[in-house]
Amino acid sequence: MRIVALEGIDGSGVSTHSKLLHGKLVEAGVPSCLWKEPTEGPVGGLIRGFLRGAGGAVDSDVMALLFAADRLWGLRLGVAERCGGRPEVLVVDRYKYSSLAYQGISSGLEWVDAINSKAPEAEVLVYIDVPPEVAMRRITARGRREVFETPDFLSRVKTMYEEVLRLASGRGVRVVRVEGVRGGVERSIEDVQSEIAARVFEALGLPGP
Ligand SMILES: Nc1ncnc2c1ncn2[C@@H]1O[C@H](COP(=O)(O)OP(=O)(O)O)[C@@H](O)[C@H]1O
Ligand SMILES: Cc1cn([C@H]2C[C@H](O)[C@@H](COP(=O)(O)OP(=O)(O)O)O2)c(=O)[nH]c1=O
Repeated sequence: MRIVALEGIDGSGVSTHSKLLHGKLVEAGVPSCLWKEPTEGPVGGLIRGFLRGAGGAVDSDVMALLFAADRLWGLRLGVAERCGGRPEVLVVDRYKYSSLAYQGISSGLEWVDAINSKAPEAEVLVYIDVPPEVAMRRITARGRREVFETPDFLSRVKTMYEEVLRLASGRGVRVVRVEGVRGGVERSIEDVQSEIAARVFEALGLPGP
């Protein structure tokens, strides 16, 4: 199973582009399955409660362990149920790199990496790079706000992602970095997606989308 992980700060377009990329792979006849973390499984439900601020203060170490457990539940049970076995390509709307970037800040990159060591590295990591102020504008327009969705925290996550991408690249992960904003101008969803699809197909050695 070839894992293609999409990553970025909240509001960068990770969910939007995960869905669109999966659609392009299916259109190209690739047995692809779309997955999302936190999952719809039992641990994912716990996490969503915390993210909505339902569980009181959010402890970074507890969240890191919950996300790691949710991840393994997905890889070992949830994906097989949802995808009817092991798909050739699994497009993941956030993966272990979100844990490193979001929980690594308070829990430490090394420990978060260690508790996720049983989750395989992605083959391709698509990072959608968007300035926090643009991301926040989209989040505000979208309505609901979750615990991590503040300008200051997203700026710290963005900085942490730089270290996470270096770590992933050092492990042989094909990092595909895509600008959500170019020359100070927000790129359209279509423009960003055509770049993502072209580069992911190339990275997977598939004929162009
Ligand atoms: N390139 C873009 N230009 C304008 N709006 C976008 C773009 N990409 C995503 N959006 C919008 O921004 C909001 C957040 O997108 P979403 O995919 O949910 O982000 P994330 O999953 O990274 O939090 C959505 O309303 C989406 O339609
Ligand atoms: C997968 C993952 C997500 N997150 C954060 C990123 C987002 O702020 C939040 C939820 O992810 P998100 O993609 O926004 O899910 P939803 O669209 O259902 O709200 O969880 C982590 O902090 N660690 C992780 O390991």
